Amino acid sequence: MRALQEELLQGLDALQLSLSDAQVSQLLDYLELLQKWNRVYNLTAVRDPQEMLTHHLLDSLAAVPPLQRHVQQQGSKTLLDVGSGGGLPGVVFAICVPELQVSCVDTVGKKAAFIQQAAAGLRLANLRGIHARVEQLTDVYDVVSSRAFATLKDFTDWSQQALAPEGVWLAMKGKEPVDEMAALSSSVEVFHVEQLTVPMLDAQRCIVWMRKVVA
Ligand SMILES: C[S@@+](CC[C@H](N)C(=O)[O-])C[C@H]1O[C@@H](n2cnc3c(N)ncnc32)[C@H](O)[C@@H]1O
Repeated sequence: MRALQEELLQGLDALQLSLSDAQVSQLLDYLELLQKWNRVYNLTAVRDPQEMLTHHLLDSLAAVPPLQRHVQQQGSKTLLDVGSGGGLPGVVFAICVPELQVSCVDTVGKKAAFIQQAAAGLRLANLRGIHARVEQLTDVYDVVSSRAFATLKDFTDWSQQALAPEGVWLAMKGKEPVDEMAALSSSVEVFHVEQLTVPMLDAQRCIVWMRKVVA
């Protein structure tokens, strides 16, 4: 665990992400919970703790500075993470951006139950798990995020009723998904593609920021 902590701190440094000791502890405790419950809940195919740190934790943390900037500029208060699985990036966002109320929705009951368990175990009053299909949700959110979920078209089509009129979609993607962007419905526009650098991971990553087109 000590080695993981060192690497996490190095990663946060590289991202210029300043977190409190309590937040760093919550991130490490979350990693431990993921490892512990992965066998039971089948939360992720990644089993190796080292790989979980780079491929899941640091990968999700790379999106935190852009999210913080957005929240500060727009005063966003709520975020929905769609197809959150074991809580990526939703749990990481809840830890690092405590002013946001984060809801993680997943169709698989045991994954939503894990999020509830993580919220209690990590004492995150701003996190909840919802067991549902995103298409069924009736509340609206300021930010709707996803990672490794679906094409941009399916993501935005299925979650459009859950996005507040002035809200934004934050889709975490690998290489800039040019074909997926071209296939979006005409009611959705991409307003920014933001390149990300993930520490200790040699891979292309970006955020596709989208919003509803005002008719
Ligand atoms: C490949 S996993 C990605 C998990 C996580 N976001 C990550 O990056 O590791 C996709 C998740 O989406 C969930 N899912 C699929 N269709 C969904 C829907 N319509 N509404 C909510 N969740 C859905 C699946 O159960 C699965 O947990």
